[in-house]
Amino acid sequence: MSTVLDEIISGVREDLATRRAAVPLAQVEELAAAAPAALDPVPGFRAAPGVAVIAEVKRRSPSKGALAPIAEPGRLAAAYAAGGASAVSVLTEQRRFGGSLADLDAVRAAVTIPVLRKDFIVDPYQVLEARAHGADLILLMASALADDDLRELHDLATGLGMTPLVEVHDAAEVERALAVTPAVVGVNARNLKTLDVDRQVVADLLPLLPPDVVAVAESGVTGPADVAEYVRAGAGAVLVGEALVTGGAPSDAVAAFIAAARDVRPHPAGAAPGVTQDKE
Ligand SMILES: O=P(O)(O)OC[C@@H](O)[C@@H](O)c1c[nH]c2ccccc12
Repeated sequence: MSTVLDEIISGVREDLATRRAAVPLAQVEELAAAAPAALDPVPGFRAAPGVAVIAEVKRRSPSKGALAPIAEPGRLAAAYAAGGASAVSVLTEQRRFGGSLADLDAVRAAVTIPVLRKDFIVDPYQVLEARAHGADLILLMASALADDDLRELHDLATGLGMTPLVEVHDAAEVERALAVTPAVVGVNARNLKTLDVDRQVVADLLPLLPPDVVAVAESGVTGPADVAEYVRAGAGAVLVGEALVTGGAPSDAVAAFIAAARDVRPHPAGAAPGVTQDKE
């Protein structure tokens, strides 16, 4: 049975073929080599008070459709940075998320904090493209990649000075992700095969990550209480999209997330209590 994820990836591959025909690989390699050096996001993630917020520029989602018009992605990103975000995530997938490399360019030009290219990255071309457009981090999803591809793309990105955020959604993916010794691992509360959000997945999987890995809780944050819950479960960073683009005051919202995390004591690994669950 083909899943939402399979359908998204087949669209991504078609769009990739179009871009590759317009800009050959050798040219993207040159642009990547000429781009200003990538920033290392890890020190900033570790130094963040309470929690590092990775704030996302997200126009649409497959589950909800249009979220927000976002006329100026650069302005939104600057607001995130002003609120204390540690990085900005930019969805560049076009068909389901309404993003583009132009959004990445606009954000890159607007902020000095690290920028994540969030896309369904399945080909080395996309990694080079991310660097050519100034990305410091790229998303690599364990659910979308075979072991060899995950390693190849991870090593290509780190060789270019970028930091992969390796995304997982179950214990088997955690094991596969850790095999490439990533610096940053994200547990996605959303199952991309069904689009269901289950924050308990984050609480269950975070204790499986070694302490030297930056642990990111992704998806399902509706407000400060959810951020506190993720931090209590052991998250060092949270990745938030929808709540920030639909809330109206992005700078204040980021600041409120950070404030909510400040006084939370993470539970010792394995002792995290149950967290709430909902369906999108
Ligand atoms: O809008 P939310 O629920 O705050 O989620 C943000 C982010 O985690 C989500 O956009 C995401 C996480 N992993 C992904 C992979 C592909 C596309 C999107 C995503």
